[in-house]
Amino acid sequence: MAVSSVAPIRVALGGRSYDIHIGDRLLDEAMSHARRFIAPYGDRPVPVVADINARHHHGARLADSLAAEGFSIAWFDVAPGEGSKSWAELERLTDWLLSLGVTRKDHVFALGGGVVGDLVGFACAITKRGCGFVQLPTTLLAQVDSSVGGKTAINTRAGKNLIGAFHQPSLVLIDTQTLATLPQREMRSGFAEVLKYGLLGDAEFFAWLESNGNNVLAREPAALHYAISSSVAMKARIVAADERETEDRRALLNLGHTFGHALEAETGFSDKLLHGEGVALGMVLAARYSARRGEIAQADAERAASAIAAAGLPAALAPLGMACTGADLVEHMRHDKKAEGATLPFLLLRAIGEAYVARDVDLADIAAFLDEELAR
Ligand SMILES: NC(=O)c1ccc[n+]([C@@H]2O[C@H](COP(=O)([O-])OP(=O)(O)OC[C@H]3O[C@@H](n4cnc5c(N)ncnc54)[C@H](O)[C@@H]3O)[C@@H](O)[C@H]2O)c1
Ligand SMILES: O=C(O)C(=O)C[C@@H](O)[C@H](O)[C@H](O)COP(=O)(O)O
Ligand SMILES: [Zn+2]
Repeated sequence: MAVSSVAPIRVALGGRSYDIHIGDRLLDEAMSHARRFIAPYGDRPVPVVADINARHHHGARLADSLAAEGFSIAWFDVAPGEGSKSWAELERLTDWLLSLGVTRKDHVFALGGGVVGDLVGFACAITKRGCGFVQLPTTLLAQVDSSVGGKTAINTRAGKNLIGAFHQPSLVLIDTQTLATLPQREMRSGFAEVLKYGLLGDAEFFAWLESNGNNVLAREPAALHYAISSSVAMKARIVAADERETEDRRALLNLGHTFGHALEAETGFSDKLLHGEGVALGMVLAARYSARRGEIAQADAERAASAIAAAGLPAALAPLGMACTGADLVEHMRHDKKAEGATLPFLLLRAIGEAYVARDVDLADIAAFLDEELAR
């Protein structure tokens, strides 16, 4: 069954507004949606920065769409994995963009998952003080989350996403057909961010995911389309309301991330724990910690953990086999960008579908809680 969005989802940000199109063959039709961003290239090749796996499986469809109207592509290959969100890769990419003579009116195309999207977005934020970019997300995680909202970043020795900028894309084209080649572990990792939307703000969507998650993970077209469009619509609303995370609105999208980023750091930003897996575990911890504070029923915390485990995502710390203490994990958290002086706001749950920002959390208590979870 072919499934396409009838109308695009708009991220309403005044002069920086943009559309998100969702459909099952959008790379084949890239030219029809992205024409105005490609036209300025004239006889110059269009710069496309691609994850090598995404290019291998889906690059030809994009190239054919452009070639049909006489445009060629200059490809920049990015190695898979979190390691590519680095100073070294940023330098290599910006040098390449400058060597192509990219101007501030040009748009760079990012084909791949969140790693490529975050890297390209940041490179475009700083190249000539800002050129445009178009997101062509090819992982579930990138389609439901990272391609939308303009958070761009690289990692540093001190931690995750610590060097970056807010820089919105000009267009997002979500081609669900690209997911046909995505490894199942990556599907699950993206599904964690889908569950996040239900947990943070939509109990009905969460219940739908409990019943239909298997169909999403099996890439059943209607279920997949509903999960992606619901997620993106919620993210678009939140970003439009609080683009730069200055109010407590956008911070809700960080549910599970303070714990998750600390776990990613502790496991060396490696394949041992993918971003979505860290977020999944982080959401379990946030739910259990909320129950420990008496803010959510223990049964609801375990309901969240069960949905996460049912999707084949990690829901307990012990199996990770980390040789660390709760205090070690809290040390990683001190770099969290939400920190305000000595306090670190935590995203906690009042109910399934209701996250909030808690500013009264004692980090020593978090360390003690994590020690219990590590021993569980
Ligand atoms: N900017 C944001 O708002 C935001 C939101 C969420 C996550 N992120 C970031 O996104 C990153 C994770 O993104 P991700 O999960 O997409 O990981 P990723 O970009 O590393 O891609 C995951 C894997 O899938 C492969 N791949 C990509 N598309 C494929 C396809 N269609 N077929 C086969 N293989 C394919 C890649 O080669 C890679 O091995 C993290 O760095 C995270 O911090 C950013
Ligand atoms: O878009 C947002 O806002 C998010 O927080 C989405 C997250 O899923 C994403 O992982 C984000 O990069 C984390 O943000 P950070 O500010 O903690 O780096
Ligand atoms: Zn995330």
